[in-house]
Amino acid sequence: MFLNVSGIGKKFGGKWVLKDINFSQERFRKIAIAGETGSGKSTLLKIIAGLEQPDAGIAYLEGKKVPGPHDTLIPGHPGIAYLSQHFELRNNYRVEELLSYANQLSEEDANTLFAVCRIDHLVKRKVDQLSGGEKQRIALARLLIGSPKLLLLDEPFSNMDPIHKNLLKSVLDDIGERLQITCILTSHDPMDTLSWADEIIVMRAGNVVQEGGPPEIYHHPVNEYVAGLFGNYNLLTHDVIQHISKEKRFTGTAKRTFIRPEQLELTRDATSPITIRRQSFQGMYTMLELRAGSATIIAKASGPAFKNGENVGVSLSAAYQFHQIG
Ligand SMILES: Nc1ncnc2c1ncn2[C@@H]1O[C@H](COP(=O)(O)OP(=O)(O)OP(=O)(O)O)[C@@H](O)[C@H]1O
Repeated sequence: MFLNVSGIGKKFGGKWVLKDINFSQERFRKIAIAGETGSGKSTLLKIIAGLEQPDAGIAYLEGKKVPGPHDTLIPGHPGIAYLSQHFELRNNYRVEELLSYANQLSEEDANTLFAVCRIDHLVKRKVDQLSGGEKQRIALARLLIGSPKLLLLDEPFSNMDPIHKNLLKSVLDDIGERLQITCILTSHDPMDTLSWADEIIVMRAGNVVQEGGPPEIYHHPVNEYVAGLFGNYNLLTHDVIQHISKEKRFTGTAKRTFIRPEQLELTRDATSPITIRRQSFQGMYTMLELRAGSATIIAKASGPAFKNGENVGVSLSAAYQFHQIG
């Protein structure tokens, strides 16, 4: 196994902020660690990088223990690069000075690295002439000069507009494909991770609450915390479900049925007791709030908008797979 995280625990001020974290990563498999602020993502990443001492457990890279800062003179691991969300670049330097170590690379490798990080056009600039996103790509390039095997990125998408997020996603894809570097990143906005990750680890209060591929996590969250991290959802009672499901595949249970808004299909139906209460235009689609007796249903419409107060028939899309949350 490329990376093996085994029983990692961490205490701050007598309180466990990470509790028995276990997971493994195959080479080139992209892992995202998602979770609300304070759930322990950064601390876990720093422990994997060998920059924070764990109070329990061990991380192994290619079968060898990653030493913590108490075990070595110079904290960190030569095969692991860690980009903090609070990285710093010295202001009065030119980019080419910051990247002077790149001279150790062949010209071809240095050019590939600069192209992958989309910084070819920036090398003559001074650091204070760069935007936040450009600085981040320089910081990334500086780390990658050392040819790490594993790259750890803490909140790389925070404070970024959608255009720069997409640019960074392409850079990360190229880092994996062209530079053959395995990557783990954290995000408190898990929507950023769905399109990038092969696997998502969801954390809450120092625990892993769910681990799986993006479709699994998105469509089959284990609880409301995971459901809510990844966008809007409905939790519908048995009565409402019986009404909107034409098939009788739902059995009576205290649990509620989990449905993402886009898994519901709407039709104009004057005989339906369900009405449109509110709607908000989101560009690619319109988000609708429906009234079904005392229940509220959230749905999406991409075609022509309905009118508020209009009666609509609601049914489950053909692809919907039954999922309940307690
Ligand atoms: N050096 C420290 N001393 C004391 N407590 C700390 C320290 N570092 C982190 N913590 C606490 O440990 C918990 C986990 O913090 P951590 O930064 O790992 O969470 P996070 O999920 O990365 O949050 P964010 O998304 O805000 O970065 C928090 O309660 C935090 O206050």
